Amino acid sequence: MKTLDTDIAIIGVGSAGMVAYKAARKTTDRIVTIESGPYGTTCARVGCMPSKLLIAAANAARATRNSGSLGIHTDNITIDGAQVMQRVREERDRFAQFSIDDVLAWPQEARLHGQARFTAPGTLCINEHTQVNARTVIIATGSSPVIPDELKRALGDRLIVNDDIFAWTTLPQSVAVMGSGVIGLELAHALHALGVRVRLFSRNSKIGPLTDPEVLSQAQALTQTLLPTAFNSQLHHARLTTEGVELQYSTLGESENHTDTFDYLLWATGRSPNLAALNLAAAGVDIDQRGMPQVDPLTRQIPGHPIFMAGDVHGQRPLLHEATDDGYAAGHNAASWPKVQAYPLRASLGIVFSHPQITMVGQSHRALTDAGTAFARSIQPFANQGRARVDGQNTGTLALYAEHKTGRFLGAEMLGPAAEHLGHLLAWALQQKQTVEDMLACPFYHPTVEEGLRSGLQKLRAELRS
Ligand SMILES: Cc1cc2nc3c(=O)[nH]c(=O)nc-3n(C[C@H](O)[C@H](O)[C@H](O)COP(=O)(O)OP(=O)(O)OC[C@H]3O[C@@H](n4cnc5c(N)ncnc54)[C@H](O)[C@@H]3O)c2cc1C
Ligand SMILES: NC(=O)c1ccc[n+]([C@@H]2O[C@H](COP(=O)([O-])OP(=O)(O)OC[C@H]3O[C@@H](n4cnc5c(N)ncnc54)[C@H](O)[C@@H]3O)[C@@H](O)[C@H]2O)c1
Repeated sequence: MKTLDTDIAIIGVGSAGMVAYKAARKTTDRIVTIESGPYGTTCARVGCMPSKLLIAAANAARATRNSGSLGIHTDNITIDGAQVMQRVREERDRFAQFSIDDVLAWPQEARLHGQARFTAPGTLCINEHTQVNARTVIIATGSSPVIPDELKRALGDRLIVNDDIFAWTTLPQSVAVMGSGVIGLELAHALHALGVRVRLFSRNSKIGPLTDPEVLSQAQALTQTLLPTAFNSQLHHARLTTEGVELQYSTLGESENHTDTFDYLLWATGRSPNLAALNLAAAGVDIDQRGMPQVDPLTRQIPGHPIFMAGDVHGQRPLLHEATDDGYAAGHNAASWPKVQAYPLRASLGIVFSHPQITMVGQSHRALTDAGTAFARSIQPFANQGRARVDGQNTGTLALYAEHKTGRFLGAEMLGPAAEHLGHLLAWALQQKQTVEDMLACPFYHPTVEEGLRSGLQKLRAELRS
C-alpha cells in the first residue's frame, strides 16, 4: 500500500470540499483530496441545477396552460418529454463540467479516488490502495437519500430517488411521490405541470419547512387543489406488477383502502449524512446515537480534534450556499490549525421552488414559539395584492415576525409569488439587524409584489408592543 504524508486531507470533492481545497491552498500545497464518486458535485449533477432545469420547463408549461385567464388561448399544448429531458441533461452536464474542469486543473497528486475511512487518528485508508497520514482532516462527504432496504428489494429500479429522474431520456406516464418535504414538493409540482400523472403522498400534512399555522393551512389547501395528494396516509403495501408499482394505502378518516399503480415510486423522505463508511470511531471521535459527532457551528471543528466538517454531512443547514461557506471556514481553519477562528453564519434563508414558491427567513414560527420569544406577527395574504393580481399570481400568504420592545425583525414564512426574491430582501434586512421601522423606510416601487411586503410590515408595526 502506498503511503502519503500531507498537511490536509479533504474527504469528498463536492461543493464544500472544492471550496475547502481552494481556501486551504492559500496557505499550503500539501493537500490531498479523496473522492469515491464522480466529480461534478451533487448540486450540479443531481441536485439544485437539474431540478431547477426541470422546474423551468414545468413553469413554462404551466404559464402557457394558464394563459387563458389573460385572454391568451393556446389550444392543446404539446409537451415533448424527450426534448424536455434532453435539455435538462445537456444543461446539467454543462454545469457539472465546469466543476469537473476546475478539479482536473488541480495537481494530479492532490486527487485520490476511492472511499476514505479512518484507521487511526490522522490516518486514512483509501480503498486499501493508499494510506494517508494527515495533520488535519476535512470531512465534506455530503448526504444521501434515505431509502428502506425492503422497498428497494421489492421494487428494484422502479423505486427511484432524485438522481434517477435526471437520467431519464423522456418523461414517464405516472409517478407516485413519497414525502411532502422540499424535494417531494419541487419534483411533484414540476412533473405534474409537465403532464405526468402524479400523486403526492405524505404520512402527515406537512408542506416543506412551513410551520406558521396560517401559512401552513393555506399551503395545505392550495397543494390539495393543485395536485392529487394523499396526505395523512399510510402505505400498506408496494409491489411490482406487470403494470408498474402497485401501491395500497389508506388516509386518515377513511375506512376503505385505495389501490393505484404508477410507473415509478419516487422516495423523498429526507437525506442522511454520509458518515457510516468513515469509521469515525477509529479517529477517536465521540459520536451520538445517530452516528453524528458534535461540530462547532462557527469554526466547523469537531471540538478537541484536528478534524473539520463542511456541507450537508453535518446536517445543520443542508443548502448549497451554506456548504460553500462551511468549505471556506473549514479550509482556512484546517490550514491554520491549531489556531482556528469563528466564521459567522449568514442570516438563515431557505427557498422551495414549488408552485407557488415557499421561503423561510430567520426564525420560524415554531422556533419563536418554542423559545418563548415575545414576538409580534402579521399575516399578509396575496389574494388582492395589486401586482400579484395583475400577473394572475395572487395566491399565498406572508407571515412576518418581529420582537416586541425593540421592533427588530426576526423572521418570516411565506408561500406565494416571487417568494425567492422577497426571501432575499427579508434575509438581508435580518442580517443588517433592521427593525420594522428601518425596513419601512426603504423604497417600494409601484406596482410590484414588494408592495405586499410593505403592507405586511405596516401590519406588523401596528402589532408591536413597546
Ligand atoms: C434534488 C436536490 C435539489 C437541491 N436543490 C437545492 C437548491 O435549489 N438550492 C440549494 O441551496 N440547495 C439545494 N440542494 C442541496 C445542495 O445540493 C447541497 O446542500 C449541496 O450539494 C451539498 O454539498 P456538499 O459538498 O456537502 O456535498 P456533495 O456535493 O454531495 O459532495 C460530497 C462528496 O463526497 C463524496 N463522498 C462521500 N463519502 C465519501 C467517502 N467515504 N470517501 C470519499 N468521498 C466520499 C461524494 O461522492 C460526493 O462527491 C438540493 C439537493 C438535492 C438532492
Ligand atoms: N430548494 C432547495 O433549497 C432544496 C431543494 C431540494 C433539496 N434541498 C435540500 O435537501 C434536503 C433533503 O430534502 P428532502 O425533501 O429529502 O427532505 P425533507 O426533510 O425536506 O422532507 C422529508 C419529508 O419526508 C417525510 N418523511 C420522513 N420519513 C418518512 C417516512 N418514513 N415515510 C413517509 N414520509 C416520511 C417528512 O415528514 C418530510 O416531510 C432538504 O432539507 C434541503 O436542505 C434543498
